Amino acid sequence: MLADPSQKYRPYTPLNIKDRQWPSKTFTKAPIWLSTDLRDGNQALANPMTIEQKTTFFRELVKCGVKEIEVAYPAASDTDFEFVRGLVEHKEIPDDVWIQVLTPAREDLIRRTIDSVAGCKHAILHMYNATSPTFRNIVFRNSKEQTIELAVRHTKLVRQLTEECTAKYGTRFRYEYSPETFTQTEPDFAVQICEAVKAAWGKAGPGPDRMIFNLPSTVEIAPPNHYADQIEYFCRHITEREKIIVSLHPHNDRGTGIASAELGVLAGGDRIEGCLFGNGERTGNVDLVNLALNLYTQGIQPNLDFSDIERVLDVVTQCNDLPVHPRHPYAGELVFTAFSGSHQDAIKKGFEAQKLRNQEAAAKGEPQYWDMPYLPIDPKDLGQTYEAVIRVNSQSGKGGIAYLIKQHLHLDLPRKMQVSFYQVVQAISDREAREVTVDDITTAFRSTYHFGGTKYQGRLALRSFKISSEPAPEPADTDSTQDERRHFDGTLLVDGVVRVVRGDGNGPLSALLDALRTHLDIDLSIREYTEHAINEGHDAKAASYVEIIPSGDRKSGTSWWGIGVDSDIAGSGLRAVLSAVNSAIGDRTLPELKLSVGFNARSGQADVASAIVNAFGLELPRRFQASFFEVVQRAARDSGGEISFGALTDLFQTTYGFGQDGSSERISMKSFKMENVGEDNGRRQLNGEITFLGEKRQVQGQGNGPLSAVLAALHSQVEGILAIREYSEHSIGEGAEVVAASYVELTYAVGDAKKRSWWGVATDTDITESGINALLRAASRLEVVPKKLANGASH
Ligand SMILES: CC(=O)SCCNC(=O)CCNC(=O)[C@H](O)C(C)(C)COP(=O)(O)OP(=O)(O)OC[C@H]1O[C@@H](n2cnc3c(N)ncnc32)[C@H](O)[C@@H]1OP(=O)(O)O
Ligand SMILES: CC(C)C(=O)C(=O)O
Repeated sequence: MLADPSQKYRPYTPLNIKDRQWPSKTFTKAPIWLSTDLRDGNQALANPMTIEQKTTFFRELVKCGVKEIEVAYPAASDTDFEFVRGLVEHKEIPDDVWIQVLTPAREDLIRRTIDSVAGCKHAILHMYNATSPTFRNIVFRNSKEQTIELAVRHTKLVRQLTEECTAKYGTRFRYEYSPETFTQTEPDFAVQICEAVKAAWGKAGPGPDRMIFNLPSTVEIAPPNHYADQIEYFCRHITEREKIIVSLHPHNDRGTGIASAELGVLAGGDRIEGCLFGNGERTGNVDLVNLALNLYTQGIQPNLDFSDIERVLDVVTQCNDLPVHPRHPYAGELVFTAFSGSHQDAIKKGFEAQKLRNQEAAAKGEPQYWDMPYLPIDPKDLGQTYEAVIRVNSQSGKGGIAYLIKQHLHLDLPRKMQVSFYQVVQAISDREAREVTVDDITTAFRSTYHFGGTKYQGRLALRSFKISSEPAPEPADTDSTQDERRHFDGTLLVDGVVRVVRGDGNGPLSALLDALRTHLDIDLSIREYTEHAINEGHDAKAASYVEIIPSGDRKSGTSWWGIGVDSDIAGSGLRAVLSAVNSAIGDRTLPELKLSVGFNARSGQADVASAIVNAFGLELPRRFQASFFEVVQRAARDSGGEISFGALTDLFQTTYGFGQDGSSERISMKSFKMENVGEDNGRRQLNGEITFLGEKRQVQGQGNGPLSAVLAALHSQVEGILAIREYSEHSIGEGAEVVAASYVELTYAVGDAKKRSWWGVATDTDITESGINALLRAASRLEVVPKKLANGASH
């Protein structure tokens, strides 16, 4: 480059308009749009479009709502000529659309151009000749007068030929004249030649008869304010302004095509010629999408529809065989994307604030204005989704990551958890040295917090739980309130093994932490807890977040966050605690289930229950646990206070006959049939053969369900009253291997004897059979009294 460019390049000569008006004007409506994609755009392509591509493009322009379309330079090639003929002959042109065709001021080319549109409903005949000193002197070697004469002579020819065409084919014409290289033409000469052309056309009138003067910045040579001055000068000096549409045709050589067009409109321009996404000669024609959407974001209807900008992009890039830059205004792949932390944070806050603002505005019936940091337009209006808005790399911050988690997992992370998870994503981003995808982020979230199904399950997982409460002991200080104590009874999977755990606390979460302390030596406390709802109505769920710390160290620098989602608020909190605990324990070894049960420990009953789950898959109901625990305690007392795992499971089997052949029981079912009786009221009748104290008996009984039918059958054989106090069931295993486990607590009252009760348990592939067997096993062990026969003998 030169040290002194002034020795090579001359500055533009400013126009001295002292009272220029355009700087204080504002936009109030959209200009008339003309797309010249199929002419100026097409002529600038290394491979001009085929007829098929031009047709596709034309249809897309119509879809976008463009009403004036320059379709060709028909004299240039057979392809262009045939394309125009095809549009006319195949009736492709909607009635409200004007096609425009360009011709130089040459008789043969004007004739061919008019031939191309003959028969169409509306056409704008566009003729041009260059008017600037450079072109007059170098290209045409014409004086000013000769330049005017060329334009006038050919305008008259255009008038004559278009009138003939109208007479013959009914085609209605308008005339557009371009003093090509307008911006390099002396302003008064531009007015002078246009006045001469207007006179030669002789038909300019107001309204629909207005002729078009198109004032191109064929090559941008000055800043946009200069173009605006040139347009204002032209508009103020051309006579019969009301009979003229002033059209602007900016190119983009200085990169200010958009600004030129906008200032040109303020200066008086009525119409803009341009191309979608700025295709066109050299640096392109002004971008119509950009201009239209600039208006749209000012609240002005542009009369062009880019609601599906992706579709428009696809058509245009395929037809032009040119890419659109990823940073292209409104349409580029990256324009609704924020990578940097502070932008993401602002956008996230913007969306949150907007939600509230919109709710308030909707309640008041006011417009819901868009006011979003860094996003001048709502991507949704262009058919874009918000997903693309925030993308994550090493420049991103917590806000953006939290936004993505909210969008994809519907979780509104508390601020401190955002900071914590941000470190996780940063580590991935630094390690991988690439953009971190949404998938990377959600997967990292799931595995960090053991969230979202068995795939991400941690070492501890909640299987089932029950929270119960009882009033705390009366406080000594009578002014204090009396809180309720909570009990947590649950089953956890601990390293794949089911463990029954119990704990107490002021609330469900502290009761769970107490259970973990007691059974697994995990001593942690909660420092922060928050929750929110996800969805509403039937689909409503609770999301809970906890921060846990080592117990007794409230100021701990180390903490772990956890998340839980459940339809039940207590469940979501408990899951959140376990999620955090999983991070806290890492791969630390956890105490195994004790195989030798001591009876001074508070954990005894749960440990016994855990042993039964692990041995047989049986999740004993709580009262059954307590009942068996008494049995175990008695047995252990006899063996010096300790009982081994093997002895414990043997004791369970012998006590309840579980896993043993039922035929040795006092009462067992040999065969039965269970039938529905009555109409759809669930009433059942049992007909069966039982073995009762070694004898086979035919029995019959009716009840409201299978078990009450069995009870009725037993009552035909037994003195006194048998009744079911508790019944529960669950499945063991999965798929084809699944079996039902049933638990029945049966009470027996006979004569004056104290009412007794016993538990029965059985498993079977058939749930009715497992229930009946559990009941009969309980009855067998209750030592029922057979009914006296009429002769005084027992049955
Ligand atoms: C700024 C713009 O975008 S203007 C539009 C530009 N678009 C195109 O040129 C695409 C289509 N053009 C073509 O296919 C050809 O140029 C044609 C068919 C129009 C003419 O082709 P040719 O007759 O071979 O001429 P050529 O391409 O060399 O054009 C230069 C001639 O046209 C003349 N000319 C250029 N512009 C104009 C005009 N607006 N009015 C009259 N004559 C003109 C030149 O003075 C030159 O004449 P000369 O040969 O007597 O010196
Ligand atoms: C024909 C004219 C309008 C043109 O395309 C230009 O000057 O860029």
